[in-house]
Amino acid sequence: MTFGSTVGVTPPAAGGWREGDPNGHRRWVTGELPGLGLPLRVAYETWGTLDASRSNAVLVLHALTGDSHAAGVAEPGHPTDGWWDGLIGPGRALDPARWFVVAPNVLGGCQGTTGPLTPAADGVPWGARFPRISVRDQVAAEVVLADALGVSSWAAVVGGSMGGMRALEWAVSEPARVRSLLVLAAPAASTAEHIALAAPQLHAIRADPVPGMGIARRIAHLSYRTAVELEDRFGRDVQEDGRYAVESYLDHHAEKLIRRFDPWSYVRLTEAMNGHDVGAGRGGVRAALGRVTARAVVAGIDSDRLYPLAQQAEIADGLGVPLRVVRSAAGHDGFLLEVPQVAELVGELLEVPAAVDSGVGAAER
Ligand SMILES: CC(=O)SCCNC(=O)CCNC(=O)[C@H](O)C(C)(C)COP(=O)(O)OP(=O)(O)OC[C@H]1O[C@@H](n2cnc3c(N)ncnc32)[C@H](O)[C@@H]1OP(=O)(O)O
Ligand SMILES: N[C@@H](CCO)C(=O)O
Repeated sequence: MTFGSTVGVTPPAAGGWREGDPNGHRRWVTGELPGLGLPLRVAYETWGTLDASRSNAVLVLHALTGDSHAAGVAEPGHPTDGWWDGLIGPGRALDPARWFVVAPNVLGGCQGTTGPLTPAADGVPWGARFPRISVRDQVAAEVVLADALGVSSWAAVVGGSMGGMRALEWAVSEPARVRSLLVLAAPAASTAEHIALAAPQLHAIRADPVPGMGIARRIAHLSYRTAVELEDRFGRDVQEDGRYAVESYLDHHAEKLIRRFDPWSYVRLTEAMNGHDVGAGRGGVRAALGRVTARAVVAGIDSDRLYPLAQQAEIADGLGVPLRVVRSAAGHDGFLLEVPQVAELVGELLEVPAAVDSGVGAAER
């Protein structure tokens, strides 16, 4: 296992590597993932310090197009440009003075972790040749990271959307390493509708990767918001250029994603989400949830049309905890937007003093 830092790391030739990480927090580890068939590198960022008992580590897992930059640094002169800035920082639910917060880029992603942008032996990025991966492989890659950091168990694993899938998979496949769990706006298994929604997105990218990813984003973004919100914000307004305002809004999100994301990464991550089923090979969802020993908070967003509340209710029920509801007009994206409510859930999750960890780290495992 080797540790690295951004120094000496060659950014991928194309795609969304965030150049010049302003906080200097980005690091990576390398290791082996049996079955992947290529070397593993996991890029991650951290906030805070691992304490002497190694008991204060919190794993934060991003969604489909997120990355390791969960937060900037809430100090004068530093940007707050992360996707969960309101959650991580001084005085926040995940205060670096107390918690060692770790946010990796997912396996198959395009922000520094092994994925389709990684050069293959011929020097050309793997692209469409990159192997298919599963949510379980992604968690296995994050286990490699945990081992390298010497974190034998997480005080909490938290994630929304695709990050919630991985958080749940962590708690099912590595119960002894997850002391508390927040699953937010995610299902126990992808449904026929999820797979159906993904199908035109995948077709669009395979037909013409870059514009196709723009089309995929437009389709997906609709599922991230709500009809009521779109009506309120855009109605039937037409812009000077003749486009409906709502069309222009989707165009904007498509263009932004094209600037920062890799199409084949989008494909492999979407396929991984399609394959997500914590119950597969484990006697079904209910039996799989029975393996979880973590204290759990399970929450959904009341207006989420992608992963409706009933899907989190199934998880909550299987874990024997009440379903928590985040109120939002924004739909699925509420897990990114309703930060005060999410912070409350995280605070609730961590209110119990963290148990002292055995301190068994990478060397002993
Ligand atoms: C876990 C992760 O996913 S991390 C990565 C963060 N996620 C993303 O970036 C995903 C893409 N974005 C989103 O999902 C959402 O925009 C969120 C959740 C990040 C933010 O949601 P909101 O604050 O409600 O932003 P909203 O969806 O309204 O988009 C605002 C943008 O649309 C633009 N916009 C609004 N109306 C229009 C219009 N009619 N025509 C063109 N552009 C428009 C705004 O100018 C703004 O642009 P900017 O983002 O470049 O500044
Ligand atoms: N806006 C989120 C939605 C998917 O959960 C993303 O882009 O990852």
